[in-house]
Amino acid sequence: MTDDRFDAPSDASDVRLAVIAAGAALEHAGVEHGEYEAVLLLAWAAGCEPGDVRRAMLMGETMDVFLSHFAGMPRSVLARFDDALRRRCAREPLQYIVGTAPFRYLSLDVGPGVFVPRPETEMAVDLALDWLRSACIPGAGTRIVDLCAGTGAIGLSLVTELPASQVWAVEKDDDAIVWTRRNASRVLDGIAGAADRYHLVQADATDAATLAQLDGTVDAVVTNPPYIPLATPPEQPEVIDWDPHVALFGGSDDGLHIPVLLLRRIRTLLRPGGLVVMEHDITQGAALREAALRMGFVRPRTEPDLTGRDRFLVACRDGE
Ligand SMILES: C[S@@+](CC[C@H](N)C(=O)[O-])C[C@H]1O[C@@H](n2cnc3c(N)ncnc32)[C@H](O)[C@@H]1O
Repeated sequence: MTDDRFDAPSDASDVRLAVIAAGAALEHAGVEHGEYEAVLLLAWAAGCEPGDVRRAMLMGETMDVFLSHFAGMPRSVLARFDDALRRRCAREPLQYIVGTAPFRYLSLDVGPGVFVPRPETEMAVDLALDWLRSACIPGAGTRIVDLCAGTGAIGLSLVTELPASQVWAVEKDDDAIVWTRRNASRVLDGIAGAADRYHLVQADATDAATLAQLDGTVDAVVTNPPYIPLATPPEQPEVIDWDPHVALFGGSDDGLHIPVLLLRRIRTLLRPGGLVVMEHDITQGAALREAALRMGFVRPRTEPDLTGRDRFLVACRDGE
């Protein structure tokens, strides 16, 4: 760690003081909730729950007493904790360091090369599930497409939460699809028949040839595409320095180039009356509703995220 205010904890040091020192070093590096993350990283290094670290802090335990409760060798746990702190102080995403990110009921593997799934994207899945449960016949082999799959967060959630659904996922990037495959086998292997209901394709999702065999038959397309306007790149180091740029930028100053190409492709994939849910930037609600109307979607609306900001286009294909 470059910060000279932080000394790696020794096994004789007090857990509480070690966490406070680590939290201060993280905040000095610009991490917002330093102590909270220090607890998570120590728990990860020790292979225990964050609550175990908090309990040790309250009890005034030394590191060697705390670590004696768990399997790891104290020295290797402390080395792991110190290495994790160095990486986090360099603003590497917490999820890359611990190797997983939570998404709905899943814990997904993540690391350099794949976009870390965000909590707000869970709402895109909710919007689709609410509609699918009311508009489709249960067990009838509902057809769903997840364009721009990344870790597989959206498609893997849908295929595990909606019994008998068939899900196709499309990812074009060589590095990202390694993670999609890895998550698909980890999530689906334990669920009878699920692997046969999830179909992963490496392709450009804007290309008319991609999933052309499904044209006009898909019940719902859910997508979190690259949409960040080139004119306003994100400043957070965790995003701009670590998330793959192919996952971030929408290909034009307003970020709408790729989302609009996808919307056109989605219009062709959907059956009459089928649903699209597309996550987007807070500036893009009106433009996407207008683009959807121009392409022949009906009743386009914009749904907010939990902070009340415009984040999701929801529309149905015309012709039902
Ligand atoms: C914002 S990330 C979303 C990942 C995941 N769906 C999620 O919500 O966490 C966008 C993903 O789209 C992929 N991507 C970008 N352009 C694409 C294209 N034309 N066709 C297919 N995938 C694309 C990127 O590699 C990245 O994995």
